[in-house]
Amino acid sequence: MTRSVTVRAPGKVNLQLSVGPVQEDGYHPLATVFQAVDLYETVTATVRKDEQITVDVAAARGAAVDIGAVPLDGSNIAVRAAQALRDAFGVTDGIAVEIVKGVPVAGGMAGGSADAAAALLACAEAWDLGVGRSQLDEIAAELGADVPFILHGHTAVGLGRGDQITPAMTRGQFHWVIATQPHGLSTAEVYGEYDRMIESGERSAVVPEISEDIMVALRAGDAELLGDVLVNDLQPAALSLAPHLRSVMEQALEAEALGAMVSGSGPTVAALARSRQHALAIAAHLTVSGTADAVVTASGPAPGAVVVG
Ligand SMILES: C[C@@](CO)(OP(=O)(O)O)[C@H](O)COP(=O)(O)OP(=O)(O)OC[C@H]1O[C@@H](n2ccc(N)nc2=O)[C@H](O)[C@@H]1O
Ligand SMILES: Nc1ncnc2c1ncn2[C@@H]1O[C@H](COP(=O)(O)OP(=O)(O)O)[C@@H](O)[C@H]1O
Repeated sequence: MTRSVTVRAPGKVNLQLSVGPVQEDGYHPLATVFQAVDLYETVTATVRKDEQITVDVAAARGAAVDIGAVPLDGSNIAVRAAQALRDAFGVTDGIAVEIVKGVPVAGGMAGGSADAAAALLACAEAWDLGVGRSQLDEIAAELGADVPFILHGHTAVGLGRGDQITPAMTRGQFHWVIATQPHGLSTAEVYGEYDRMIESGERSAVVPEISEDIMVALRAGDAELLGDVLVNDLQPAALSLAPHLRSVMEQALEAEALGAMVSGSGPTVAALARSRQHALAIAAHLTVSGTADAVVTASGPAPGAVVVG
Protein backbone atom coordinates (compact mmCIF):
# COMPACT_ATOMS: atom_id res chain seq x y z
CA MET A 1 0.00 0.00 0.00
CA THR A 2 1.28 3.52 -0.81
CA ARG A 3 2.01 5.44 2.34
CA SER A 4 0.32 8.85 2.58
CA VAL A 5 0.49 11.28 5.54
CA THR A 6 -1.36 14.58 6.02
CA VAL A 7 -0.05 17.35 8.30
CA ARG A 8 -1.65 20.67 9.20
CA ALA A 9 0.49 23.71 10.10
CA PRO A 10 -0.58 27.23 11.15
CA GLY A 11 0.18 30.76 9.97
CA LYS A 12 1.46 33.34 12.47
CA VAL A 13 1.46 36.97 13.51
CA ASN A 14 4.38 38.69 15.25
CA LEU A 15 3.14 40.42 18.42
CA GLN A 16 6.57 41.99 18.69
CA LEU A 17 9.09 42.25 15.87
CA SER A 18 12.16 44.17 17.04
CA VAL A 19 14.93 44.30 14.45
CA GLY A 20 18.60 45.14 14.92
CA PRO A 21 21.03 46.37 12.26
CA VAL A 22 21.90 43.99 9.42
CA GLN A 23 24.75 41.53 10.12
CA GLU A 24 27.55 40.39 7.81
CA ASP A 25 25.54 37.30 6.78
CA GLY A 26 22.76 39.57 5.44
CA TYR A 27 20.37 38.62 8.24
CA HIS A 28 19.04 40.87 11.01
CA PRO A 29 19.14 39.99 14.72
CA LEU A 30 15.58 39.78 16.03
CA ALA A 31 13.69 39.82 19.28
CA THR A 32 10.27 38.60 18.21
CA VAL A 33 7.18 37.13 19.82
CA PHE A 34 5.32 34.83 17.46
CA GLN A 35 1.74 33.72 17.88
CA ALA A 36 0.37 30.92 15.68
CA VAL A 37 -3.22 31.52 14.53
CA ASP A 38 -5.85 29.10 13.29
CA LEU A 39 -5.41 29.71 9.57
CA TYR A 40 -3.85 26.50 8.30
CA GLU A 41 -1.86 24.98 5.48
CA THR A 42 -2.59 21.28 4.90
CA VAL A 43 0.15 19.21 3.31
CA THR A 44 -0.20 15.59 2.18
CA ALA A 45 2.93 13.58 1.36
CA THR A 46 2.52 10.36 -0.63
CA VAL A 47 5.51 8.09 -1.24
CA ARG A 48 6.47 7.60 -4.91
CA LYS A 49 8.37 4.57 -6.03
CA ASP A 50 10.43 6.64 -8.48
CA GLU A 51 12.89 9.29 -7.28
CA GLN A 52 10.82 12.34 -8.16
CA ILE A 53 9.65 15.02 -5.76
CA THR A 54 6.49 16.61 -7.18
CA VAL A 55 4.27 19.39 -5.82
CA ASP A 56 0.69 20.45 -6.37
CA VAL A 57 -1.01 23.52 -4.83
CA ALA A 58 -4.67 24.40 -4.27
CA ALA A 59 -6.51 27.03 -2.21
CA ALA A 60 -8.43 25.92 0.87
CA ARG A 61 -12.20 26.32 0.52
CA GLY A 62 -13.19 29.97 1.02
CA ALA A 63 -9.56 31.12 1.48
CA ALA A 64 -8.45 34.28 -0.34
CA VAL A 65 -5.00 33.03 -1.33
CA ASP A 66 -3.25 33.74 -4.62
CA ILE A 67 -1.97 30.29 -5.53
CA GLY A 68 -0.71 31.68 -8.86
CA ALA A 69 2.16 33.25 -6.89
CA VAL A 70 3.35 29.87 -5.56
CA PRO A 71 6.17 28.20 -7.53
CA LEU A 72 5.61 24.60 -8.65
CA ASP A 73 9.27 23.73 -9.27
CA GLY A 74 12.23 22.95 -7.02
CA SER A 75 12.08 26.45 -5.51
CA ASN A 76 8.82 25.62 -3.71
CA ILE A 77 9.84 25.57 -0.06
CA ALA A 78 7.90 22.33 0.56
CA VAL A 79 9.95 20.65 -2.18
CA ARG A 80 13.12 22.08 -0.63
CA ALA A 81 12.01 20.63 2.72
CA ALA A 82 11.47 17.16 1.21
CA GLN A 83 14.83 17.35 -0.57
CA ALA A 84 16.64 18.47 2.61
CA LEU A 85 15.17 15.54 4.53
CA ARG A 86 16.06 13.09 1.77
CA ASP A 87 19.66 14.37 1.70
CA ALA A 88 19.96 14.17 5.50
CA PHE A 89 18.65 10.60 5.75
CA GLY A 90 19.78 9.07 2.44
CA VAL A 91 16.22 8.33 1.32
CA THR A 92 15.91 6.95 -2.23
CA ASP A 93 12.11 7.03 -2.70
CA GLY A 94 10.41 10.09 -4.13
CA ILE A 95 7.40 11.93 -2.75
CA ALA A 96 4.29 13.67 -4.08
CA VAL A 97 3.52 16.78 -2.01
CA GLU A 98 0.01 18.28 -2.16
CA ILE A 99 -0.48 21.66 -0.50
CA VAL A 100 -3.86 23.17 0.38
CA LYS A 101 -3.26 26.80 1.30
CA GLY A 102 -5.29 28.70 3.88
CA VAL A 103 -2.61 31.29 4.73
CA PRO A 104 -2.09 34.36 2.50
CA VAL A 105 0.83 34.06 0.03
CA ALA A 106 3.73 36.52 0.61
CA GLY A 107 1.54 38.13 3.30
CA GLY A 108 3.91 38.20 6.27
CA MET A 109 2.08 35.27 7.89
CA ALA A 110 4.62 32.52 7.13
CA GLY A 111 2.46 30.48 4.74
CA GLY A 112 5.53 29.13 2.94
CA SER A 113 7.20 28.36 6.27
CA ALA A 114 4.06 26.45 7.29
CA ASP A 115 4.33 24.41 4.08
CA ALA A 116 7.97 23.68 4.88
CA ALA A 117 7.22 22.66 8.47
CA ALA A 118 4.26 20.51 7.40
CA ALA A 119 6.23 18.91 4.55
CA LEU A 120 9.11 18.04 6.90
CA LEU A 121 6.79 16.25 9.30
CA ALA A 122 4.65 14.62 6.59
CA CYS A 123 7.65 13.33 4.61
CA ALA A 124 9.42 12.10 7.76
CA GLU A 125 6.31 10.08 8.65
CA ALA A 126 5.59 8.91 5.08
CA TRP A 127 9.18 7.69 4.66
CA ASP A 128 9.00 6.28 8.22
CA LEU A 129 12.31 7.86 9.21
CA GLY A 130 11.78 7.85 12.99
CA VAL A 131 13.16 11.41 13.18
CA GLY A 132 13.12 13.30 16.50
CA ARG A 133 11.76 16.84 16.76
CA SER A 134 15.23 18.25 17.47
CA GLN A 135 16.56 16.84 14.18
CA LEU A 136 13.59 18.38 12.38
CA ASP A 137 14.30 21.71 14.13
CA GLU A 138 17.83 21.78 12.68
CA ILE A 139 16.67 21.16 9.13
CA ALA A 140 13.79 23.62 9.66
CA ALA A 141 16.18 26.47 10.57
CA GLU A 142 18.17 25.88 7.38
CA LEU A 143 15.01 26.20 5.28
CA GLY A 144 13.92 29.56 6.72
CA ALA A 145 14.05 31.64 9.88
CA ASP A 146 10.32 31.23 10.64
CA VAL A 147 10.12 27.46 10.05
CA PRO A 148 11.24 26.26 13.55
CA PHE A 149 8.52 28.37 15.20
CA ILE A 150 5.81 26.98 12.90
CA LEU A 151 6.84 23.41 13.80
CA HIS A 152 6.20 24.25 17.47
CA GLY A 153 3.31 26.74 17.18
CA HIS A 154 1.43 28.31 20.14
CA THR A 155 3.19 31.50 21.33
CA ALA A 156 6.98 31.75 21.51
CA VAL A 157 9.89 34.12 21.74
CA GLY A 158 12.25 34.00 18.75
CA LEU A 159 15.84 35.26 19.03
CA GLY A 160 18.81 35.16 16.65
CA ARG A 161 17.34 35.16 13.13
CA GLY A 162 14.00 34.37 14.78
CA ASP A 163 14.88 30.68 14.70
CA GLN A 164 15.93 30.26 18.37
CA ILE A 165 12.57 29.48 19.93
CA THR A 166 11.44 29.50 23.57
CA PRO A 167 7.77 28.87 24.43
CA ALA A 168 5.97 31.82 26.06
CA MET A 169 3.33 31.47 28.76
CA THR A 170 -0.12 32.76 27.78
CA ARG A 171 -3.67 32.65 29.13
CA GLY A 172 -6.81 32.25 27.01
CA GLN A 173 -7.37 32.99 23.36
CA PHE A 174 -6.73 36.21 21.45
CA HIS A 175 -9.07 37.18 18.62
CA TRP A 176 -7.62 38.60 15.41
CA VAL A 177 -8.88 40.17 12.22
CA ILE A 178 -6.66 39.44 9.25
CA ALA A 179 -6.90 41.79 6.25
CA THR A 180 -5.05 40.69 3.12
CA GLN A 181 -3.95 42.57 0.01
CA PRO A 182 -4.11 41.42 -3.63
CA HIS A 183 -0.32 41.52 -4.04
CA GLY A 184 2.31 40.30 -1.59
CA LEU A 185 5.50 42.00 -0.37
CA SER A 186 8.89 40.29 -0.60
CA THR A 187 10.37 39.70 2.85
CA ALA A 188 13.90 40.42 1.56
CA GLU A 189 12.73 43.72 0.00
CA VAL A 190 11.06 44.85 3.21
CA TYR A 191 14.25 44.13 5.19
CA GLY A 192 16.13 46.00 2.42
CA GLU A 193 13.85 49.02 2.83
CA TYR A 194 14.41 48.83 6.60
CA ASP A 195 18.20 48.98 5.92
CA ARG A 196 17.76 51.96 3.59
CA MET A 197 15.77 53.84 6.25
CA ILE A 198 18.50 53.19 8.83
CA GLU A 199 21.31 54.24 6.46
CA SER A 200 19.52 57.43 5.45
CA GLY A 201 18.89 58.34 9.11
CA GLU A 202 15.09 58.24 8.67
CA ARG A 203 15.01 55.70 11.50
CA SER A 204 17.47 54.41 14.04
CA ALA A 205 18.22 50.77 14.81
CA VAL A 206 18.08 49.47 18.36
CA VAL A 207 19.49 46.39 20.07
CA PRO A 208 16.46 44.09 19.91
CA GLU A 209 15.12 42.99 23.28
CA ILE A 210 11.94 41.18 24.27
CA SER A 211 9.26 43.52 25.62
CA GLU A 212 8.30 42.77 29.21
CA ASP A 213 4.94 44.52 28.59
CA ILE A 214 4.05 41.92 25.97
CA MET A 215 5.02 39.06 28.29
CA VAL A 216 2.85 40.53 31.09
CA ALA A 217 -0.13 40.99 28.74
CA LEU A 218 0.20 37.41 27.45
CA ARG A 219 0.52 35.87 30.93
CA ALA A 220 -2.55 37.81 32.09
CA GLY A 221 -4.53 37.04 28.91
CA ASP A 222 -5.13 40.81 28.76
CA ALA A 223 -6.04 41.71 25.17
CA GLU A 224 -6.52 45.43 25.99
CA LEU A 225 -2.96 45.68 27.31
CA LEU A 226 -1.58 43.59 24.46
CA GLY A 227 -3.27 45.87 21.91
CA ASP A 228 -1.42 48.86 23.40
CA VAL A 229 2.04 47.30 23.24
CA LEU A 230 2.11 45.51 19.85
CA VAL A 231 5.27 46.59 18.02
CA ASN A 232 6.70 45.91 14.56
CA ASP A 233 9.98 47.54 13.51
CA LEU A 234 9.37 46.41 9.90
CA GLN A 235 6.09 48.34 9.76
CA PRO A 236 7.60 51.69 8.62
CA ALA A 237 9.45 49.84 5.83
CA ALA A 238 6.29 47.95 4.76
CA LEU A 239 4.34 51.25 4.81
CA SER A 240 7.03 52.93 2.75
CA LEU A 241 6.60 50.21 0.08
CA ALA A 242 2.81 49.96 0.44
CA PRO A 243 1.49 53.30 1.85
CA HIS A 244 -2.19 52.27 1.46
CA LEU A 245 -1.78 49.85 4.40
CA ARG A 246 -2.06 52.84 6.74
CA SER A 247 -5.74 53.21 5.86
CA VAL A 248 -6.40 49.52 6.64
CA MET A 249 -5.02 50.07 10.15
CA GLU A 250 -6.98 53.33 10.54
CA GLN A 251 -10.22 51.58 9.58
CA ALA A 252 -9.55 48.78 12.08
CA LEU A 253 -8.97 51.34 14.85
CA GLU A 254 -12.14 53.18 13.81
CA ALA A 255 -13.97 49.92 14.54
CA GLU A 256 -12.34 50.04 18.00
CA ALA A 257 -9.69 47.38 17.42
CA LEU A 258 -7.46 47.17 20.52
CA GLY A 259 -4.42 47.47 18.24
CA ALA A 260 -3.63 47.14 14.54
CA MET A 261 -0.31 46.47 12.85
CA VAL A 262 1.34 45.13 9.75
CA SER A 263 1.88 41.38 10.22
CA GLY A 264 5.63 40.64 10.01
CA SER A 265 6.95 41.91 6.67
CA GLY A 266 3.38 42.56 5.44
CA PRO A 267 1.29 43.46 3.57
CA THR A 268 -1.32 41.62 5.67
CA VAL A 269 -2.68 43.76 8.52
CA ALA A 270 -3.61 42.08 11.81
CA ALA A 271 -6.03 43.81 14.20
CA LEU A 272 -6.67 42.64 17.75
CA ALA A 273 -10.28 42.39 18.99
CA ARG A 274 -11.86 42.13 22.46
CA SER A 275 -13.83 38.99 21.59
CA ARG A 276 -14.86 36.83 18.66
CA GLN A 277 -18.00 38.96 18.22
CA HIS A 278 -15.90 42.12 18.17
CA ALA A 279 -13.57 40.51 15.59
CA LEU A 280 -16.57 39.83 13.33
CA ALA A 281 -17.69 43.46 13.71
CA ILE A 282 -14.22 44.80 12.82
CA ALA A 283 -14.08 42.39 9.87
CA ALA A 284 -17.44 43.68 8.59
CA HIS A 285 -16.28 47.30 8.96
CA LEU A 286 -13.01 46.58 7.11
CA THR A 287 -14.82 44.74 4.34
CA VAL A 288 -17.20 47.66 3.79
CA SER A 289 -14.28 50.14 3.87
CA GLY A 290 -12.85 48.51 0.73
CA THR A 291 -9.29 48.94 2.02
CA ALA A 292 -8.50 45.22 1.98
CA ASP A 293 -8.71 42.46 -0.61
CA ALA A 294 -10.20 39.96 1.82
CA VAL A 295 -10.87 39.96 5.55
CA VAL A 296 -11.06 36.91 7.82
CA THR A 297 -11.08 36.34 11.56
CA ALA A 298 -8.66 34.03 13.35
CA SER A 299 -7.68 33.19 16.89
CA GLY A 300 -4.46 32.26 18.61
CA PRO A 301 -2.51 30.62 20.03
CA ALA A 302 -2.94 27.64 17.69
CA PRO A 303 -0.92 24.40 17.75
CA GLY A 304 2.13 23.86 15.54
CA ALA A 305 2.56 21.26 12.79
CA VAL A 306 0.56 18.12 13.60
CA VAL A 307 -0.28 14.89 11.77
CA VAL A 308 -4.00 14.85 11.01
CA GLY A 309 -4.29 11.78 8.80
C1 LIG B 1 9.76 38.93 8.63
C2 LIG B 1 9.51 37.58 9.26
C3 LIG B 1 9.00 37.82 10.70
O1 LIG B 1 8.64 36.63 11.35
O2 LIG B 1 8.56 36.76 8.60
P1 LIG B 1 7.44 37.13 7.49
O3 LIG B 1 6.65 38.24 8.09
O4 LIG B 1 8.12 37.54 6.22
O5 LIG B 1 6.60 35.88 7.34
C4 LIG B 1 10.81 36.74 9.31
O6 LIG B 1 11.86 37.44 9.90
C5 LIG B 1 11.22 36.24 7.94
O7 LIG B 1 11.38 34.88 8.06
P2 LIG B 1 11.54 33.93 6.77
O8 LIG B 1 10.59 34.36 5.71
O9 LIG B 1 11.48 32.51 7.25
O10 LIG B 1 12.99 34.33 6.34
P3 LIG B 1 14.07 33.58 5.45
O11 LIG B 1 13.38 32.80 4.37
O12 LIG B 1 15.04 32.87 6.35
O13 LIG B 1 14.81 34.83 4.81
C6 LIG B 1 14.26 35.61 3.78
C7 LIG B 1 15.02 36.92 3.73
O14 LIG B 1 14.63 37.75 4.82
C8 LIG B 1 15.73 38.43 5.37
N1 LIG B 1 15.85 38.13 6.81
C9 LIG B 1 15.15 37.11 7.38
C10 LIG B 1 15.23 36.88 8.75
C11 LIG B 1 16.08 37.72 9.51
N2 LIG B 1 16.22 37.53 10.84
N3 LIG B 1 16.78 38.71 8.92
C12 LIG B 1 16.66 38.94 7.58
O15 LIG B 1 17.28 39.86 7.06
C13 LIG B 1 16.96 38.03 4.57
O16 LIG B 1 17.12 39.01 3.56
C14 LIG B 1 16.53 36.74 3.88
O17 LIG B 1 17.14 36.59 2.64
N1 LIG C 1 4.95 26.68 -0.64
C1 LIG C 1 5.01 28.00 -0.84
N2 LIG C 1 3.98 28.79 -0.51
C2 LIG C 1 4.05 30.13 -0.69
N3 LIG C 1 5.09 30.77 -1.24
C3 LIG C 1 6.15 30.04 -1.58
C4 LIG C 1 6.16 28.64 -1.39
N4 LIG C 1 7.35 28.19 -1.80
C5 LIG C 1 8.06 29.24 -2.22
N5 LIG C 1 7.34 30.38 -2.11
C6 LIG C 1 7.82 31.76 -2.42
O1 LIG C 1 8.06 32.40 -1.17
C7 LIG C 1 7.52 33.73 -1.16
C8 LIG C 1 7.08 34.11 0.28
O2 LIG C 1 6.11 33.22 0.70
P1 LIG C 1 5.26 33.26 2.07
O3 LIG C 1 5.87 32.32 3.04
O4 LIG C 1 3.83 33.00 1.69
O5 LIG C 1 5.35 34.76 2.57
P2 LIG C 1 5.90 35.49 3.87
O6 LIG C 1 7.39 35.22 3.93
O7 LIG C 1 5.57 36.91 3.63
O8 LIG C 1 5.20 34.95 5.06
C9 LIG C 1 6.38 33.67 -2.19
O9 LIG C 1 6.21 34.92 -2.81
C10 LIG C 1 6.83 32.61 -3.18
O10 LIG C 1 7.54 33.19 -4.26
